[in-house]
Amino acid sequence: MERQVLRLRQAFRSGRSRPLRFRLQQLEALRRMVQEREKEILAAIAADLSKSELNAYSHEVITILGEIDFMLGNLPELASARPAKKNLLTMMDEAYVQPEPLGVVLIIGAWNYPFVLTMQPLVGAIAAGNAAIVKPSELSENTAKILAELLPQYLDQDLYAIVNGGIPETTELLKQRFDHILYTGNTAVGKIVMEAAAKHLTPVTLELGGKSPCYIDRDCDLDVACRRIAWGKYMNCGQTCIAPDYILCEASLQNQIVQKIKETVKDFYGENIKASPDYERIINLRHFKRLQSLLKGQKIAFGGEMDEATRYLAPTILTDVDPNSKVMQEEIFGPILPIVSVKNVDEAINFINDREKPLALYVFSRNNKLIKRVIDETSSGGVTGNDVIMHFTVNSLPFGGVGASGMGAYHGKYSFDTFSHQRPCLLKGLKGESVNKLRYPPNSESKVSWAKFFLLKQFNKGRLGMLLFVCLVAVAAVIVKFVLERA
Ligand SMILES: NC(=O)C1=CN([C@@H]2O[C@H](COP(=O)(O)OP(=O)(O)OC[C@H]3O[C@@H](n4cnc5c(N)ncnc54)[C@H](O)[C@@H]3O)[C@@H](O)[C@H]2O)C=CC1
Ligand SMILES: CCCCCCCCCCCC(=O)O
Repeated sequence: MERQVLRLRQAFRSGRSRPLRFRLQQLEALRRMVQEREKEILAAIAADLSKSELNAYSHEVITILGEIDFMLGNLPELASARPAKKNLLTMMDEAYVQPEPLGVVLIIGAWNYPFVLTMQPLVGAIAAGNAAIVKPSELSENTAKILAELLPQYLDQDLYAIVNGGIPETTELLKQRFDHILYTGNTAVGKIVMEAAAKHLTPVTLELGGKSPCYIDRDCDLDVACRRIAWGKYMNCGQTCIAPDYILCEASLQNQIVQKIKETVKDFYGENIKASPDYERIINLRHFKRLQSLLKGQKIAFGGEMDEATRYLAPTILTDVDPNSKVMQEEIFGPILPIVSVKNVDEAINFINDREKPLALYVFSRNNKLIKRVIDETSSGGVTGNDVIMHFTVNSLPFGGVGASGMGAYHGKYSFDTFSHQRPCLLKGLKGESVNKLRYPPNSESKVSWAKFFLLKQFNKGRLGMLLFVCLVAVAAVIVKFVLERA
């Protein structure tokens, strides 16, 4: 590992990854990889998650093609220096912010969207001019394998590498010094990553999980709300970090919600859900058993059927759920939807604020003021009003958590910024020492007073008058000189 990181660092030091033309060429090569090898990529994702290739395309490949297109279209602007405002002391100088690559970055992905969660950060890392190591999840082994096969065929091998393996390999990788780590996965491992990064003072972006609440207001189109919630909850068999984890609503809505989600599930997946190409399976037996245990003692209003051999767990709804039960203590990450009753929106807001800050928050209502109020009075990584998941798809919005759901953000411009250092640059000339005297020792009351004038713009009337007088004299001198020259 050490040698691999060293090899990438040497390639980065050579400066090869910096020119804009090189970055654009690598991004184009990545796009070519996705387009030319689409079938193999889709087959790998499908095999990992028992997902149809059509769903693999719309859940994963579209996102990556969109992200690459965004970078190709916007990179020249993102990477260029931005002029900065100056103060009176530096108004003759050049001040700008120059984004610069960080160096060698590490991207650790999770299994649930194995292509998106590794390739989307990689697009940002390349765009920002870095070298990168990608570590896909060992649980989505087919995608990990195809990435290891394809990336070296399309990208510069000295700058971009892939490391496959499990905990021992990741542990070894984390001992190395990186210039940034972007990790996606559970909170417990997020702490391990951050601790390892701290040893080298490496900054981290942590894309973690949590329980994302979904509040349904009484004043709402329940048909629409339930269809959208069912889509976001049961997509990928509930294994989506921003899936609505549980519903909060007034008790009187509970039965209608169950009924409407039930009808939607039938529309989406047919009578025989098991046979639907659009319904996925739980990733492994450990997660299957974990989900099974969350159902113990719960009132199953819909679903609950399971088949251990194929890791099938039906779309499920739990009603009258006790907020202290196990299913409400941990992120569900499966197709189980608990409904917890609250008296009103105030109680929903308190419920959300009494818990860790979630990765996503969803509010359904006809009343926009109520939606805004919930946003104003709570905190979460992101929000979608009157829908679920969709804020993830807007690459002009930063995607990330807050508090226990993570730190930092990426997607589009925010990926570029995450993998860049915003370097402040001030370029001065060698003239102007008379003004500079005010900051050179020995200091004096008068110098402090001038410094206040220049830096804090604290105008002392007498001094302002004097400055105006000096300016007037200078203007008069220029005019006299001009008149005399023409005479
Ligand atoms: N915020 C976001 O964008 C996303 C967050 N997630 C969250 O991720 C979680 C699911 O992912 P996981 O099951 O954690 O995925 P996982 O088991 O694939 O682990 C993620 C990565 O961490 C590495 N890893 C695991 N244990 C490790 C250890 N002890 N030391 C070092 N590295 C280790 C794995 O090799 C893998 O590459 C959920 O909580 C979900 O909400 C998932 C997708 C997106
Ligand atoms: C056509 C709509 C496509 C929607 C794509 C949603 C992809 C969600 C990926 C989320 C990754 C995660 O949150 O675990």
